[in-house]
Amino acid sequence: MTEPVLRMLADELPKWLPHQRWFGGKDRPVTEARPVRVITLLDNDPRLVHALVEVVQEDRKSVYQLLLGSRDNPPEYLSGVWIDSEGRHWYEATADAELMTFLLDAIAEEESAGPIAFHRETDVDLDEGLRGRAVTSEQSNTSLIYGQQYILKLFRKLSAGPNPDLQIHRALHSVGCEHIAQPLGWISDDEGDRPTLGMLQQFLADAADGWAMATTSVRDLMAEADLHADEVGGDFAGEAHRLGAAVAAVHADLARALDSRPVEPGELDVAVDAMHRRLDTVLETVPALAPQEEAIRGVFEEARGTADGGVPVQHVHGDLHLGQVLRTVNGWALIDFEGEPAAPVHERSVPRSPLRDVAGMLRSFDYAAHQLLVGQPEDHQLAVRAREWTNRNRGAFCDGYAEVSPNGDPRDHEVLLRALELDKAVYEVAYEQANRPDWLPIPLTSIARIAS
Ligand SMILES: Nc1ncnc2c1ncn2[C@@H]1O[C@H](COP(=O)(O)OP(=O)(O)O)[C@@H](O)[C@H]1O
Ligand SMILES: O=P(O)(O)O[C@H]1O[C@H](CO)[C@@H](O[C@H]2O[C@H](CO)[C@@H](O)[C@H](O)[C@H]2O)[C@H](O)[C@H]1O
Repeated sequence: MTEPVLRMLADELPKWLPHQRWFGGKDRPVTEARPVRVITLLDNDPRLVHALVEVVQEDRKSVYQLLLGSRDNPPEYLSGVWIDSEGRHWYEATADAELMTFLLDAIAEEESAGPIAFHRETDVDLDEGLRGRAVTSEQSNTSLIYGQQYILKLFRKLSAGPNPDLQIHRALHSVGCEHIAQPLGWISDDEGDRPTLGMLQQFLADAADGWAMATTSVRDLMAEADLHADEVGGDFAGEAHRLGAAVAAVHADLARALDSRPVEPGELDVAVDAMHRRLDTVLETVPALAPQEEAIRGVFEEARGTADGGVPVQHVHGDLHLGQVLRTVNGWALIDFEGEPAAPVHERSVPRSPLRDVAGMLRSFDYAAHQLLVGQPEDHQLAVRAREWTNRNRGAFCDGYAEVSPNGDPRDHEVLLRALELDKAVYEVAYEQANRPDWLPIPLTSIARIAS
């Protein structure tokens, strides 16, 4: 079965990949998709195939993971997206909830298929035979939910070595961190770059994500034109305060579990140089950022001068925003420790300032407040409300953080924090341009405000 599948993938993927939400290379065309390895996981009816595909985009090459399914009599909703040279219909297997049972059961039984190895954490028992439904929210990867118990994330763009999301979850669990979902197992590839293919975790059922909660609060405020943020029913400041405390607790656990050391001489210079380089790259693809270039570089340079050694560097979350935090009945949990999907993995795991995560979350409050205004005619009153909501919740978050963090109040490092926020906003400009061009005005407007 391998040959026809290989040919089909090479033909079909260059057209199909750019339309997938999880495809991380939307900034340039796909010149070629080379299937580099195909392994049959189930060889009857249904069939399940694991494929690694090298995607070539001008001078960039990345490897993506795909799962393909095929059935003799597929239900209508699974009708083939591709047909191989033998006339067999194949589809994106993560849409087939029944077929995805295979992955959970393979982890439970610690099976292997050639170089693909399925692992279960020690002392964990797993229920088998559950169907795996794909999460429908926007994702950089693909996650499957099994009953109300487990969630399996299949990494799409693979990076060499253990995935930071898995490593960090395991490290945090080992020190008893209360603000993460329990790691339950993983899928590894023991060939080539030895990437992590998937990660199984406890599913936090009934949790609400921070983005949904925050944007509901903003909507409540916008609907009550004559009330202030602290007067409307959906005020978020209490939650923002608890969230700040939870992020500080996770930072303390990360420092304990992995590393923490003072900033070395010249280290801040390296960080500032990286900010400039990122700006260079983003300016090439988003000319609308050019009018802000000088002001942005000025803020970066100010941070260089602070020689801010007050906050030790350590492992951090790396891409913290309101969509990465879940409110459970027991408090806030942080998810997705993979870092920024677009950054090279070796950059993501070097020790960095925890203020980066604080800056990420502060940016997110800004996003939540302003996304309702995108594409709307300018309304002074709503703009004032949005600013009021942002300031109230950013302040509450920092208060909560300061109460728990051994590093004190993030606002004491105002200059560095401002540069980190701007750097994040520059990243967001590239992210929005590639994924949601309608939302580009959100980071662009913020940049104008922060840099002025
Ligand atoms: N442990 C969990 N319990 C419940 N829902 C989760 C859990 N982990 C992730 N999710 C949900 O799955 C979505 C995608 O997860 P995430 O780790 O952010 O994936 P990605 O790396 O693809 O962005 C999240 O937005 C969240 O709604
Ligand atoms: O897919 P990930 O969750 O790993 O992160 C990427 O996608 C995020 C959007 O889903 C993006 O976050 C940006 O938009 C959020 C609102 O949707 C906002 O809360 C964040 O502050 C903003 O950065 C994230 O940057 C990107 O890496």
